[in-house]
Amino acid sequence: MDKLRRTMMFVPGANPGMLRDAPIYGADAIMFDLEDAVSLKEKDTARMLVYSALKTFDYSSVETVVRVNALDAGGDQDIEAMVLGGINVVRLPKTETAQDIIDVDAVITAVEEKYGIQNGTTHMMAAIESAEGVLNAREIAQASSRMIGIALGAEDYLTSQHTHRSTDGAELSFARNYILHAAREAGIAAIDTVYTQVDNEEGLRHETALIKQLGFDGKSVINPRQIPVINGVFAPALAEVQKAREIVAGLKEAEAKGAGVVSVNGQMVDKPVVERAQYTIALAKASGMEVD
Ligand SMILES: CC(C)(COP(=O)(O)OP(=O)(O)OC[C@H]1O[C@@H](n2cnc3c(N)ncnc32)[C@H](O)[C@@H]1OP(=O)(O)O)[C@@H](O)C(=O)NCCC(=O)NCCSC(=O)C[C@@](O)(CC(=O)O)C(=O)O
Ligand SMILES: [Mg+2]
Repeated sequence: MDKLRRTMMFVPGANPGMLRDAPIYGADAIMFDLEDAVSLKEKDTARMLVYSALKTFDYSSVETVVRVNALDAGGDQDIEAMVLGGINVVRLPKTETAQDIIDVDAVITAVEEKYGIQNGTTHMMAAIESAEGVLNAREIAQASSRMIGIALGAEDYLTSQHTHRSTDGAELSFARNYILHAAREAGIAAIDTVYTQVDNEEGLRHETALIKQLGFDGKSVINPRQIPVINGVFAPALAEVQKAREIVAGLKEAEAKGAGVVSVNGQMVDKPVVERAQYTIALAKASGMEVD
């Protein structure tokens, strides 16, 4: 895990106040939206506003992501402005095939070259929002070395599946598990979909616990009130942190003695156990818990 991505907050690109305040709410990433949260007549304005925001405001405390439009709907102009503005990650919505990613990668490469930006500086992620996208998730996840994650976009996906969200999320089970496997196979992050009922804190907590247990790294977010709820679910319990610290300390001790296998409190500790312990400690630190 190179970075925590528990919360990735959509910020409508045409809203200057939201663009200014977005980094103060504690999201791990903010995701400027130039696509569906922007009306057709505001597309150019939104692109200019987000470019100016990137050049003006201090976003150094968050990862910056932009959801661009499709290449045949102004996406190439979005990419040029955002790469020039110094965006960290370009998110392609409604990704259907690996070729979609290869095409966007080529545009980013051309823009980086044009402005003398080091090749590969700009990362990419894909949102998967259709049956075709889900079934191609493995190829999509591996289509470019710029890829840092794949995300589920459940609103569009379920519309294309002729259904809608239920409380237990059974209708998302296949897509979530397949996307998660594709992300893990590619070694990149898996980001769950938005929870649209902004006033239903309990529902959000329940859904976040479910996707955390599946193995997702985080969720897309639409409102600042959702951030502490999701970060709270991802925060490990004190006992988990204590156990993780013992494992890491045990490993260090064994390494100092030149031992290959470690036993902590009667449990054999191997590489995956240590990796999980390190992830728990990273989550604890990000959650504001004191871990030395
Ligand atoms: C939902 C609501 C209208 C609620 O309004 P409310 O008025 O009740 O909000 P309040 O809580 O009262 O706001 C308190 C304070 O926070 C500020 N504030 C609110 N939201 C903020 C924010 N996002 N960023 C920065 N600031 C924010 C606000 O300005 C105020 O600031 P202040 O006045 O200073 O106190 C509002 O949040 C909002 O517009 N959200 C963004 C919606 C959006 O982006 N949709 C597109 C992405 S999904 C999609 O496309 C589906 C998808 O594609 C997904 C996929 O692919 O993953 C798929 O297919 O599934
Ligand atoms: Mg969508």
